[in-house]
Amino acid sequence: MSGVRDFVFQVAMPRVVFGAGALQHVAREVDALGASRVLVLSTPGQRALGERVAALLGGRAAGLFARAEMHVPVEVANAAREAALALGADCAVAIGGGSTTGLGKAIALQTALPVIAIPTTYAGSEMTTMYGLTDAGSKTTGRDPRVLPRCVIYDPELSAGLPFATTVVSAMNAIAHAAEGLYAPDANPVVDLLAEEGIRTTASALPRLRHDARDLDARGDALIGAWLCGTVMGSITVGLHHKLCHTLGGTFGLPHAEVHSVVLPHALAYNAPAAPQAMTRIARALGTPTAPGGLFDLAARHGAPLALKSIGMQAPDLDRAADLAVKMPYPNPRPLERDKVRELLEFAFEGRRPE
Ligand SMILES: NC(=O)C1=CN([C@@H]2O[C@H](COP(=O)(O)OP(=O)(O)OC[C@H]3O[C@@H](n4cnc5c(N)ncnc54)[C@H](OP(=O)(O)O)[C@@H]3O)[C@@H](O)[C@H]2O)C=CC1
Ligand SMILES: O=C(O)/C=C\C(=O)CC(=O)O
Repeated sequence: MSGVRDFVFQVAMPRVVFGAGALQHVAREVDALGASRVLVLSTPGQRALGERVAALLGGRAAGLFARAEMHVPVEVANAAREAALALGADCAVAIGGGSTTGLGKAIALQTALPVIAIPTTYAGSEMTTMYGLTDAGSKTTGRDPRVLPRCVIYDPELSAGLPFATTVVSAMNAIAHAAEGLYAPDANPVVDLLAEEGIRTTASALPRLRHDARDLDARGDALIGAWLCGTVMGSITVGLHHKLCHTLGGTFGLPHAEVHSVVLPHALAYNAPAAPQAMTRIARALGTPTAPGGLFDLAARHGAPLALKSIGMQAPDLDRAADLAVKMPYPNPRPLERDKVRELLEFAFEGRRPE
């Protein structure tokens, strides 16, 4: 356990409605917000889920905007905001993964429209005041209390059909939030507890979901893990790992959760000498000798991609990625050395197991 130390802890938490079948409460939650004209958001692929929400809302459903995309392109955010204004919406319900939650946040950022998030992956965005927007291939992120959803409905039944390959990388995305929370400059003993338990709960769901992707208890644990890990990220300052992933996703178009999954063991190997206590906690949560090796093995065991070259990264882009990762200063336990970050990226590119 941590010793006594001075710290500040601040976390804004949405109201949470949790349970198998909890989706049925969506109309009640809209009413609780005093709203009556809802814009439902989804990706094109999850349109059927959006339609299901609209049916549950009945006369409260003002429209469905099924054009959410990863990394929230500004054109899509603008179109969604215009749709909300044109329909006179007084609430948005975002059902789907982090891409859809992110679209709800982008609308809220400019209109303060209350958002109800119904997550179906483990990205954890529903628990943070962070938002991201991509304009002409450049991704900016920020924090604003207006984007935090007012209510989150966690319904394990909704992710029962999430493919196992997506489940694994999304779980690694969640674990990344907690891992960086453990060595953040604004970490504290409460964050440590949330983070360690978040990693343990998330990782422990994976073998059960590999055995049976429709195991609702395991789906529920994975959502609780995402909740804990997202809460950690919502209350701390992220470091090298998230900065690298934002560069690789935003500038080079690599898929978000897969990038997190590949880079995490290597980012932790980079930071390990400067953050031994964080590594001990991560390894303890995983039940493995080391944190970087344990995470690499977790991903490998469950069939996740292990190399940046296998998810679309091109070798000539490694130098630019290293330049971008060290361009702006940000807190990180180990000082950022361009050549060492380049080496980290090379290892991740090749998919080498970290020592
Ligand atoms: N601001 C924050 O705090 C955070 C933001 N993010 C952001 O979130 C985005 C990534 O989120 P992520 O969840 O990984 O990506 P997506 O929302 O794109 O979802 C990932 C994959 O899961 C599929 N999927 C989602 N729900 C279901 C379902 N019910 N059944 C079957 N398949 C499903 C999606 O399919 P389909 O394409 O059909 O929807 C997609 O293929 C990024 O833009 C990232 O920046 C991530 C973490 C935190
Ligand atoms: O793009 C955003 O919405 C901002 C943050 C994240 O994507 C967090 C992450 O890297 O998982």
